Amino acid sequence: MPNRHVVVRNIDRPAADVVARLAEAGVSTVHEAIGRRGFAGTGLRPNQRNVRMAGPAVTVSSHPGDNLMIHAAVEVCRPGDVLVVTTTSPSTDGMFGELLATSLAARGVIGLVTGAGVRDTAELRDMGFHVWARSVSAQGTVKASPGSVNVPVALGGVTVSPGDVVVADDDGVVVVPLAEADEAAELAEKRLAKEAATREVLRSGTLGVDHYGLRARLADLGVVYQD
Ligand SMILES: O=C([O-])CC(=O)C(=O)O
Ligand SMILES: [Mg+2]
Repeated sequence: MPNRHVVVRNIDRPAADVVARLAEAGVSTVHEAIGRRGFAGTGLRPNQRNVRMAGPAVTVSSHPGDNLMIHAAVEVCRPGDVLVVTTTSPSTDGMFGELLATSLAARGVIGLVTGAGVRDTAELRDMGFHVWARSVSAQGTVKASPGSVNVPVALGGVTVSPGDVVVADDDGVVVVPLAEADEAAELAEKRLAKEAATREVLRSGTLGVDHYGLRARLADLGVVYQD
């Protein structure tokens, strides 16, 4: 029988400056810049406010209710990585908490994104370990079933491959394929510059309907003004 479970030790990662530029841009800007793709849905909520992080994904595919493979993943993480944990079927169990975060932080991992649940949320906040999770649950889990580390996984309808750039902030989580990271950073910066110019126009009192040329569209759509 073929071995269906694997821990891949070495993965390609994006350049640090590209990651920093994507972090600077933030989730919504990056999502727009790559053609409104990569957003992992409204279900992934941050455990803290006003935090923005970006880093290469180390991916985990776990059996639901089982954190064995998270422990196995710690060893292959490098400083600056983001751990992405998924389960092979839906689970809200608290498979990650402050002990695992302590272990990851010792290796320089900057945060966790999980399609399952976390616990010890106050301690995670206190220690400054950044978490985006589908649920918060005290429900404990076991360390019993095999899974994989650094294989492509599905997170909120988005495929995350090892080394893809995960950007996360108050708006949620967006995933940029590794091969697109450089271009995405460039496009995101262009978008930031464009938005800065638009902000000045709007601040001066010019209306969006004029700035974006929307009066003709409103008329085309049959929208009439009345007093
Ligand atoms: O130990 C566990 O199963 C999860 C947890 O609470 C921790 O990592 O602190
Ligand atoms: Mg705990």
